[in-house]
Amino acid sequence: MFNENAIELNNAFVGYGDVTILKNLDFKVKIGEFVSILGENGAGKTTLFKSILLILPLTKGTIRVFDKEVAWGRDNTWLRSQIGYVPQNHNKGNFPISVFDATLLGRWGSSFSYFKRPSLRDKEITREILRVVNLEDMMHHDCKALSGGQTQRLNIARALVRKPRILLLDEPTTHLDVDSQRKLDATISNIRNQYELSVIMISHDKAHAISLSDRIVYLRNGKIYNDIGVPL
Ligand SMILES: Nc1ncnc2c1ncn2[C@@H]1O[C@H](COP(=O)(O)OP(=O)(O)OP(=O)(O)O)[C@@H](O)[C@H]1O
Repeated sequence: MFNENAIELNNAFVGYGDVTILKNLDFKVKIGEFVSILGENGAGKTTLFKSILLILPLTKGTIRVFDKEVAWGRDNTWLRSQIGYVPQNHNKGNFPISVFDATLLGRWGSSFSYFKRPSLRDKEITREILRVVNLEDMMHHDCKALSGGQTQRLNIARALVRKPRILLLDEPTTHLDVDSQRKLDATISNIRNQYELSVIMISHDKAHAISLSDRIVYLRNGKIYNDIGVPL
């Protein structure tokens, strides 16, 4: 069903200072595939995301994104156009901003910046994404007025508004009630299909991960294992 790789890490080592967290890690996600990563607290799941996003440089090994080998410092801008990221516990901030503007700001640095105003196209895409995540009716509301589930849909909208081909979700449904979780799951499945995204989701809930993903893997001792405990 899936042929080429969206993301491929080979022999990756990553750490903080002298402490190595990911060791000789191999991990592949095919184009269009939805993979969930499970693992204990502190196993290094977020660290793996930071490596894929080139926030943290590998100390050894390679990362390929759509078959292009990417390097920290050289490919960060290109990578931001390819990968949308919804971090864990993303807060709403304390300053007043509308749902529309907060989403539009997700495109900052790609098609507009300090010296270039947002175009009609930027605004059209923002509206389209807010429709897809079911926040169109709330686009003029202040972000602080959103519920937890709506805030997560806003965070997904901000990640999607650059039209990435890959989406990284770090525990998107944690702290949501059952009804909000169900709505968010529907949004995630819908955007995955509509935008033909490759998705990697970090989760602590195996049943939830299985219900959304094509495949689940485990991160343990710095390496990725498949669902029957065989290192990949
Ligand atoms: N900025 C940092 N500096 C030093 N050590 C860090 C830093 N960020 C994370 N660590 C350490 O790296 C290890 C992996 O952390 P990481 O956040 O990747 O784990 P995780 O699997 O995402 O955990 P959780 O499930 O709790 O979110 C932990 O031991 C953590 O303390």
